Amino acid sequence: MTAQEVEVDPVGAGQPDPVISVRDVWKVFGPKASEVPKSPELCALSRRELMDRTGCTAAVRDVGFDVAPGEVFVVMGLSGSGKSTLVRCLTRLVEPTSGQVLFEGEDILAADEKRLRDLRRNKFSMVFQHFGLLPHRRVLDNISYGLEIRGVGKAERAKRAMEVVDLVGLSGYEKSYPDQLSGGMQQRVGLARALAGDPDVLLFDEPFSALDPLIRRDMQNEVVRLHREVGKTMLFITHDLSEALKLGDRILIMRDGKVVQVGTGDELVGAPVDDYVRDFVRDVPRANVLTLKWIMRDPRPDDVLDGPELGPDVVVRDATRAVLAAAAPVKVVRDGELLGIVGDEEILAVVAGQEADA
Ligand SMILES: Nc1ncnc2c1ncn2[C@@H]1O[C@H](COP(=O)(O)OP(=O)(O)OP(=O)(O)O)[C@@H](O)[C@H]1O
Repeated sequence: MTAQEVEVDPVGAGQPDPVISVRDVWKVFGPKASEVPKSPELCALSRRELMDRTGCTAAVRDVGFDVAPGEVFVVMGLSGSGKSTLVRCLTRLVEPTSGQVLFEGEDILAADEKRLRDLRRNKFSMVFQHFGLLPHRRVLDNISYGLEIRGVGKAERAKRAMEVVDLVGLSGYEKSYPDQLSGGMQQRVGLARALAGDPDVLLFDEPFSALDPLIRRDMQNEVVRLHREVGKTMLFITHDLSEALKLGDRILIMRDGKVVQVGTGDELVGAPVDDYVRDFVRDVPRANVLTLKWIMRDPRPDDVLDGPELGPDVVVRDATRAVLAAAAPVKVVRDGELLGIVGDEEILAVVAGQEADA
């Protein structure tokens, strides 16, 4: 393998057992919806053609992915690509037409009503764009509402609610009513409410889309911080690439109900599978996303190999100073093995945004 042929791990390889495992999931709305996934002929049609032929909308088409424990997995796509329907299929708020959804190995589609209720209450929590707060309840009571439904005692509820109030930066607002809070603060209440039940998985459906850009950035930072502190598995839906890149360990790009590509941010930017993804990532500041493994090259006979060493996963932006300051190219090394080298030329090409077209 040359330095330029970057090895991309297959999805989930070398990972612990997934928390969520989705296979061949379809959601078709319309008459005789269940016939569509069974028919290779209908499956081959575009969404539009399927609609014209059968009157059905294939919101989610043959989608599969795994989410690892503690991972932030982002589903990204434009409006109508099927993100919301997909995430709702995971907890059967929308009933999938066909396929398999496993949660910690358990077949969700086989769960009865009681088990499903139990899973929704105890294992998953959802944060929506519209906060869905109860207007006549104070912040603390909104946060503990889910625990109340579960039958948790008053003292225990209050204690848990206070813990998450601190966690999401709402201290001092415990007694406020939702309409006394800004949008960002209301979404913090939504976050706290989701965290209060100590779920295994947090599902976010475009939670920050309605917030203005500065508040939105604050809330994204909040999610990054929370994830660092509580380490929950998170599945996050967004139509915003920069949000996806900021939050996601891996990102699934959806288009017309289908998966286009799943990968880490640097894989999407470094090796887009098609023009659609390439267009999507075109304006991403590459130096902030690409890592050294994407820009290193094989040493040439005349290269001096006594430069400093850096790992292949160091982000270009973070390596820039070290590379430019070094007299010899930086050696990209993993476990003592020289993978390639990076010199001023490679760094400057990315920083200047030229290397993609070179
Ligand atoms: N209940 C329904 N009945 C019929 N069609 C539906 C239904 N729900 C969703 N759809 C269709 O399925 C497709 C995917 O919708 P979905 O809301 O999942 O997309 P999305 O990516 O979440 O978009 P947005 O960000 O605008 O919500 C759309 O064409 C939508 O019109």
